[in-house]
Amino acid sequence: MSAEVIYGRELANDLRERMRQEVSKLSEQGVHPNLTVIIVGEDPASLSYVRGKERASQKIGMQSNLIELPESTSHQELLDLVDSLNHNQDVHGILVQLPLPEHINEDEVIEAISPKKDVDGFHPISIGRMMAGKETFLPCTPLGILTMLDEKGIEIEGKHAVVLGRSRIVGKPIGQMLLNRNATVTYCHSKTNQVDDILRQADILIVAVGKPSFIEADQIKEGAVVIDVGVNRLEDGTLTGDVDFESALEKASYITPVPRGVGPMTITMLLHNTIKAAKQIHSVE
Ligand SMILES: Nc1nc(=O)c2c([nH]1)NC[C@@H]1CN(c3ccc(C(=O)N[C@@H](CCC(=O)O)C(=O)O)cc3)C=[N+]21
Repeated sequence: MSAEVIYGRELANDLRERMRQEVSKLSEQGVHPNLTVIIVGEDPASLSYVRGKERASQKIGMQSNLIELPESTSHQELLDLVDSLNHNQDVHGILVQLPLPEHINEDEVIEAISPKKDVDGFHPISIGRMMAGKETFLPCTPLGILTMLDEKGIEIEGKHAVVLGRSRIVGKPIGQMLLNRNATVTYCHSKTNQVDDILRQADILIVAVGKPSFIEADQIKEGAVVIDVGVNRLEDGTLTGDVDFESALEKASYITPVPRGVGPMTITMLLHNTIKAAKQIHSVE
């Protein structure tokens, strides 16, 4: 079998075109969706991601502020900034780029963001609402993955979904969201025994470990749907996923590439969540 490649990049372009129209319609009603991104320090990878977010917002006519703070910013200064953005009527989405420097308590910063503006979906209130199956801001990478599966008409209900990785921003929430869609979900991680036996049972395999070529064809069940969430920058500057794409292509029924797969969908869902926040804050449709 040769898998169908799911290009998130192309789907993202279609969705963003629709969002551009929506932003322009909102603007006519006096609502100007605004995403404010805070970055602390000068990690080149983080800077490149946030610039990507800024570019994407501007392309659909959305206002975006990038606040670049020095590495030396104190925990309290960051909390004060988040608090002022919470109260700023012109700001609808607040994203604090992770990871933060060691001296800043990440959890406290995330909890300081108003759940009404939590477009990342990382606030414990958003997570709790997701766990309860209630309407909320869903984290962008998992939401992007579900959108890709739905777009391809891939059935989720009753399928065995195996999630490799248990991070707070990808692994844990994607498992929960697949469970909410009636998949049977197994989480695997670095301490899992006989992990290959479990991987080979996966109808849907979500790989989010951050290790180049961690998954190869012999770990994949024939006909599985393989979603590669890895974002690994190699020494030569190229970006690669967690799955050995060439070999997996022969085994899977669908597979996402890196780049041009999940990444562009993540940013698209961030734009989606920001539009949703703006509508909710201003009570418009
Ligand atoms: N608070 C917070 N929210 C995040 O959503 C968040 C974060 N922190 N920290 C870092 C990760 C990483 N992340 C990516 C998003 C898009 C691409 C993306 O669009 N990648 C392109 C390629 C970009 C390139 O070539 O550099 C692609 O896969 O085609 C990658 C990585 C969001 N993150």
